[in-house]
Amino acid sequence: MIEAFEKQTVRKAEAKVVAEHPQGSLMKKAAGEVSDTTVEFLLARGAKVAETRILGLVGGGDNGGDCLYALSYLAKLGYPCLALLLSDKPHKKALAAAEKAEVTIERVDLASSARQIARLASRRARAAGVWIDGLVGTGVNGKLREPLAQVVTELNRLYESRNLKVLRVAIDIPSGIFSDDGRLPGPFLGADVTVTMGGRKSSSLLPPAAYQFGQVRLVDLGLQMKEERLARLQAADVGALWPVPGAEDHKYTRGVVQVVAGSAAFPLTGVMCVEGAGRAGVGMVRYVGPEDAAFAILSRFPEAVSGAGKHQCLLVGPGIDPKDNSRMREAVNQSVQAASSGIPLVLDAGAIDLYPQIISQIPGGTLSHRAVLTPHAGEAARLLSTLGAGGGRGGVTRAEVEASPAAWGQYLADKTGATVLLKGAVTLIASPEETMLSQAGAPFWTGTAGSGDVLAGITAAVLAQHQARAEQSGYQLSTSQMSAAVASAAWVHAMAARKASGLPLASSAPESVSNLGAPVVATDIARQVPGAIAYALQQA
Ligand SMILES: NC(=O)C1=CN([C@@H]2O[C@H](COP(=O)(O)OP(=O)(O)OC[C@H]3O[C@@H](n4cnc5c(N)ncnc54)[C@H](O)[C@@H]3O)[C@@H](O)[C@H]2O)[C@@H](O)CC1
Repeated sequence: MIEAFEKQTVRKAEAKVVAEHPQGSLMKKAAGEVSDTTVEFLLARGAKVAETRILGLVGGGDNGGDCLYALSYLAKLGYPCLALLLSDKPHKKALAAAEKAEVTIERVDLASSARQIARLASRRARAAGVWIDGLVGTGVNGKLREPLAQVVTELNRLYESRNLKVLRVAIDIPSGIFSDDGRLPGPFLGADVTVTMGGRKSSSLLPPAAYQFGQVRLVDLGLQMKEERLARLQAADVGALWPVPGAEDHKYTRGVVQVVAGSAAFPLTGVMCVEGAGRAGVGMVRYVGPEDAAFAILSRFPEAVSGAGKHQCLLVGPGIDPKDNSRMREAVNQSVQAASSGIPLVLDAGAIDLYPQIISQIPGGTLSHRAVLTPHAGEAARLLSTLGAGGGRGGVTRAEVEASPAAWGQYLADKTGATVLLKGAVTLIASPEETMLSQAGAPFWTGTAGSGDVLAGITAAVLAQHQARAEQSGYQLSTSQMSAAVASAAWVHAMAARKASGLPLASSAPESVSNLGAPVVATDIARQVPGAIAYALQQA
């Protein structure tokens, strides 16, 4: 499991360890890892040592010190290195080490305008094959001030307009990312790889900031940190969690999913829900819907059983025709029944809009953590607005959710009492009083019609299997069991999409996102679900 921490938590733990070590030794270790990572990435790109100019962007704190030491190591390896000092107080010892290693040092005239400084930085950056960002690390205090704000804006412009092949290495945290909740309110410098010190920073797991870190390399400084509030499951975690049938299990003891989804107008959604659930290890999938939809669905997935019956998880919502009043009533009634009886309930797509009707009929008027809401940003914005979030501004927009999904996801969980799976290239799982989980790794191709329905099916399937065990052993699924199970479904979905896209699986989840691989359709993803589960089980 990857754990992530707020900057202040890491700084506190770091200060303790720094005090116990010889002065400068941790900084040199950190810089060594920056240097090694840079070389590794350059070798992978086939870059030649003498021809690869390295530019270090050096700020006035220890982050800049890391950068100067890293440049000194790289210079000793033969790389032509330039340190651009963007502070009049660079780390003294690190600067001396860089000078000794014959790093070219350029002191920026800080009396000139931010624009001139940014232009100078841009000229130096254009001539370099690597940018090492040591402007600001965890000591950042609010939005980047000038001239750094204009420097990073200019470098981003250069990077985007020239489609440069430059390698961008960030030290600890990409400069300009200052909030812990994944928001990006000011200018920042994106990275291809971030070498992070002592502990993952929470913004590296939370979108949209997470997309700016590139790959993340963690330098172990032996820090002791307990209070993590954010984590990401990896293959071994999912494998350890995924329910596996025993010798005496049969289709009823393994868990049954009941699906209320799809319609004659949208048969694909029903098929994808049923197929996602059916391929994720559940004992049986029941389909409840109009005859023509049932016919379409069963002809694609004949293993499903038509008609309602006992089940351990109810999945409601995708592809229900909102004009079909009796079907909408059925969706509400079934949801109310499931929520009242305490079995897991997955409310997806159209069912999310039915939230007010559903809770108005539930004793206590609130969902429990055993109900799962699975909105994308647009659906989340609608539900948040219904719940009165956004105050007098007339609700919450999709763009606002996308700018701050962690905060809004948590708000939804706290307000509804449910476990919330907020979908995106990084999917967040929030629940009341639990560690937030952030799952990633699916290729960008994954956002395709029916893909979310497959995820809803997998989610319902894993919950039905856990619920079946809980019923047999006489316990109730806890908040943490629910959020871990939902996160494991998100992992399986992402990895099935990777397999469908022709991308390799890795025991440690690939960082955030990738736009490589081949296009996929939802059916391809559903077909790869068993392989993704098998992979997780092998890693456990
Ligand atoms: N102390 C140590 O031995 C270690 C420190 N480490 C490094 O030290 C970093 C933390 O160092 P510091 O505490 O010196 O802080 P930073 O180097 O992150 O930042 C401090 C500098 O940034 C400037 N600054 C802060 N907010 C700004 C803003 N909004 N706009 C523009 N400039 C701003 C400050 O004026 C100061 O010059 C970590 O991120 C990590 O890279 C690591 O090397 C691990 C070991």
